[in-house]
Amino acid sequence: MDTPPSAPHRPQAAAHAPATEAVHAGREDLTALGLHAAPLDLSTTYPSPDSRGEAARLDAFAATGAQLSGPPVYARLDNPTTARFERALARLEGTESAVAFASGMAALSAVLLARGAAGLRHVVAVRPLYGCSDHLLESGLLGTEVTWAEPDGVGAALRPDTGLVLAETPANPTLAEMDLDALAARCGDVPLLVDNTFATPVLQRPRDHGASLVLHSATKYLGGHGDVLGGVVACDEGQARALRQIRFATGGVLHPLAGYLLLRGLATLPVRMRAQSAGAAELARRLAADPRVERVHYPRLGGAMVAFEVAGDPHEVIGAVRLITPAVSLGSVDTLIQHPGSISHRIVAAEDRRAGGISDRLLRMSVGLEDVEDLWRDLDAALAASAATAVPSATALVP
Ligand code: MET
Repeated sequence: MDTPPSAPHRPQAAAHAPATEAVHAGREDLTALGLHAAPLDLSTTYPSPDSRGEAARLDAFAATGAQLSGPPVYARLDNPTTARFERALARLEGTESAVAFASGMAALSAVLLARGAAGLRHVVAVRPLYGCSDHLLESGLLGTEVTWAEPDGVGAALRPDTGLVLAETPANPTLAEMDLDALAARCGDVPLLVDNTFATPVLQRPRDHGASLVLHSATKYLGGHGDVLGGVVACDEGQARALRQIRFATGGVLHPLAGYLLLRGLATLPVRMRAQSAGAAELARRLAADPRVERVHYPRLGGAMVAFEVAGDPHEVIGAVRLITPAVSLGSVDTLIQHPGSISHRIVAAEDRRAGGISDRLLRMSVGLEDVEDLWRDLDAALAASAATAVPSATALVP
């Protein structure tokens, strides 16, 4: 992270269209290996018969953070299955490298630690962000100091010790969008990290718009099936080296089985995103026309997330769905709904939630692959249950 951000608008050339990359990236050597599916290597350690050689390789890793050449040494340095996922995600995001972590929060923590270690502990961030990202910055738990800014105020908020600008678009949970080109221009030489979890590289590649680092909670659309926890940062190799050093020192590694599942998930990411987005766009249209709904948030960019504010009690909608799962998280093949004020953004102080445009009446829905008529029937019944309850005062909504 000591290296200055490389020239923006210089993404890695993709040899094939994104749908083809999604299926083949990270698997380039399989035919030569005589394999079809990617191998899953669960080893925690590896034979090191040449200790002198290993000492030299470890010295090189400690000094540079460059991936080891030759066989792995220990699973906290790297893992060949996870490395396949990293290569594939970098291809899809158009970056030189990617570094995977145990969760999205471990990935964000590594970026903050790397910037802090370079003496740049001030962060400028735009609200809203995912609730735990907001909390990590607001609490200063990692020794960072945050200045919250509107997108057009980011330039004025920069200081000599600013190490990072952080933004999320479409944002969790309001789906607010921002102009990434304009934002990147305001960051000057300070690296811009964009959380691309909601859009995925299928809908938006922040690197093409001047971002230096692209963050994902891989738990969501990249995995796509609600059965794997992970995080990843796509970035230039210089930044990746600093992140590998942090990952080695702090241990927030992705489990190789998670790396395997994430690589498998990437293969269907484009087709899942297109199908789920079509369902979400249709539900957003129906919700917008429904008198029981006061406001619908759906990104111009599209995507499979819909947020809406109900006229009645949002908690009643959560309690009344039968097909849709009332659960936090997103990006799975099944539809989930949750109340951000109670779960995903509960850890953000109420006044900060409101400052970020997160109403107590807001519900956030992650639309899956079910038939849209079945989903609408479920939502329609849940909205009826909500509308039948007395409209609570705003203060009574969140316990
Ligand atoms: C623990 S709460 C949130 C999980 C996830 N990042 C979400 O926004 O749903």
